[in-house]
Amino acid sequence: MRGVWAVERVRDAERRVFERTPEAALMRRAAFAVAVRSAELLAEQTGGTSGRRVALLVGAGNNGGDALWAGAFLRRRGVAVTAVLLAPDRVHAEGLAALLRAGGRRVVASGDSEAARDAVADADLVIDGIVGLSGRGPLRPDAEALVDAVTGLLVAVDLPSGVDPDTGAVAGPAVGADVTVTFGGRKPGHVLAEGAVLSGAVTVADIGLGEALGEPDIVLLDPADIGALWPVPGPEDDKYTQGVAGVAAGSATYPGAAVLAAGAAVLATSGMVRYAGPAADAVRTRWPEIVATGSIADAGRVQAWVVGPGLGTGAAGRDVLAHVLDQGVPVCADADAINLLASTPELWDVRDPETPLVLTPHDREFARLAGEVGTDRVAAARRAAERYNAVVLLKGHTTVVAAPDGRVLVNQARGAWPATAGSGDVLSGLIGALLAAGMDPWLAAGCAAGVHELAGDLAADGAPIGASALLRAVPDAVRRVRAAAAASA
Ligand SMILES: NC(=O)C1=CN([C@@H]2O[C@H](COP(=O)(O)OP(=O)(O)OC[C@H]3O[C@@H](n4cnc5c(N)ncnc54)[C@H](OP(=O)(O)O)[C@@H]3O)[C@@H](O)[C@H]2O)[C@@H](O)CC1
Ligand SMILES: Nc1ncnc2c1ncn2[C@@H]1O[C@H](COP(=O)(O)OP(=O)(O)O)[C@@H](O)[C@H]1O
Ligand SMILES: [K+]
Repeated sequence: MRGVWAVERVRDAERRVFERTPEAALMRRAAFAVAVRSAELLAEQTGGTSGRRVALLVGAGNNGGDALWAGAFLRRRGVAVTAVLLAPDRVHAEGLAALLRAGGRRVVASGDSEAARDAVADADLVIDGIVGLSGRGPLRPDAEALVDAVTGLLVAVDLPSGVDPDTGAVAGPAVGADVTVTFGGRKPGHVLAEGAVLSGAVTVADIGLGEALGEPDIVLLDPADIGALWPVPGPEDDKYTQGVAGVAAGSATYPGAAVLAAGAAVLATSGMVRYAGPAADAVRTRWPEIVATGSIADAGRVQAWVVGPGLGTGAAGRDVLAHVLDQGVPVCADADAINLLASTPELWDVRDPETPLVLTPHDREFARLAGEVGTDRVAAARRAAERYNAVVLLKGHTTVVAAPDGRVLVNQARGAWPATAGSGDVLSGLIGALLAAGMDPWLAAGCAAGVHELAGDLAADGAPIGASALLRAVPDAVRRVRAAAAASA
């Protein structure tokens, strides 16, 4: 698991570390890491470092100081470095002095805009030290014009400027980096919203914040983490001991949602899947291994229910949801189950608050249930998880999974091909199977999201897919995460 720390937490750690390490030493460590990564990139992409041109975009604070010191280190490797000062009266004085001592040049962005633009346009690599942790709002016009002129590689110091450090949101022009070098640990801006894309490849440099950071605010599950958690049957297992998943989904109008959700439950884990609802014939035809019945009352015992995809929001759907919530087993409520919980609050009374519930809304379903998502998706998911005492998986390019106890994980999609009708039904089936296997509901939702996204990526391979293709790629995705776990064991 990789950690992500909110900016305020990083600031706290920084203050504690400053008590024993001078601020300047910390900055030089940070800058050294930026220089090393930039030199590597230059060598990889241009075949060397000596004689290459680097431009530094230098703002008003310590982020600019990092860039200036990085420039001074790069000078020692024979790189031609020009600092473009966006706020010359507030520039980091020691950093600038170090760069000039090392033989770097400087131009003032507003004073000599042509030279500044040329320095940036001609650079093999540009280091973005415009703004870091104190950044608010988009790039300002002077910086935007310079960033537009970049033709070479772009390395962001700490965060791409213009990205909100705590939400990853972008409200206008922003830097799109090839590589971001950050310090101590990832920040939310690297893993959420547009920031996840604009950060490029993130390198985390150890500058000695270490233990002062404490527990992360958000975690990322790596494929190896997911593979290690994925249920595997043992020699003593039979079809019942691994947990039976129940699927209550679909309607005469939407039988496909039932076929997809139930199929995902079949492919996620070994064991057994039951289906109850009006799509029993369609489900049986596609998945003969499923024990299907038309009525929820006849469904038989399960260890977890998936309810909602294609269910409808009428009286029949409401009765099914009430039945499922009253069974005392974990439930994954998706789609119309969420719409019903939003429109019929009495349904909450049926639920035993001690029994795990996973809600899997997309943004519009979330808005019906808990108000608009807004730009801070983590805060929104956390708020809803606490309010409903449920795990909330907020879908999207970045999937956020919040537990009622405050734990949050995010899963970042590589591409957007999984944004296709029915792919959410597959996700709910995966979660249901993992819940039935007895997994912690927060991890079940997170592992399912990871495998779902990987299956989408494998299935798409650069071309559009439907949800059925994503579903067919689930076994391959499970194999890959298990292989990653075996490789890292
Ligand atoms: N944490 C750590 O352990 C370590 C941190 N270190 C480094 O320090 C960095 C944080 O430095 P910092 O606090 O000096 O502020 P920083 O981000 O440079 O901003 C400066 C000023 O920019 C302005 N500004 C705001 N938004 C803007 C925008 N959109 N476009 C343009 N300008 C904008 C705003 O001033 P304003 O103009 O609004 O008055 C703001 O005050 C951190 O990211 C890391 O690189 C390392 O050196 C060592 C270890
Ligand atoms: N832009 C995107 N990039 C990657 N994945 C996405 C994107 N948008 C949606 N998804 C994923 O696709 C699925 C869509 O779910 P949902 O909206 O419920 O669709 P449906 O109801 O048609 O099944 C979710 O798993 C979601 O995380
Ligand atoms: K930056």
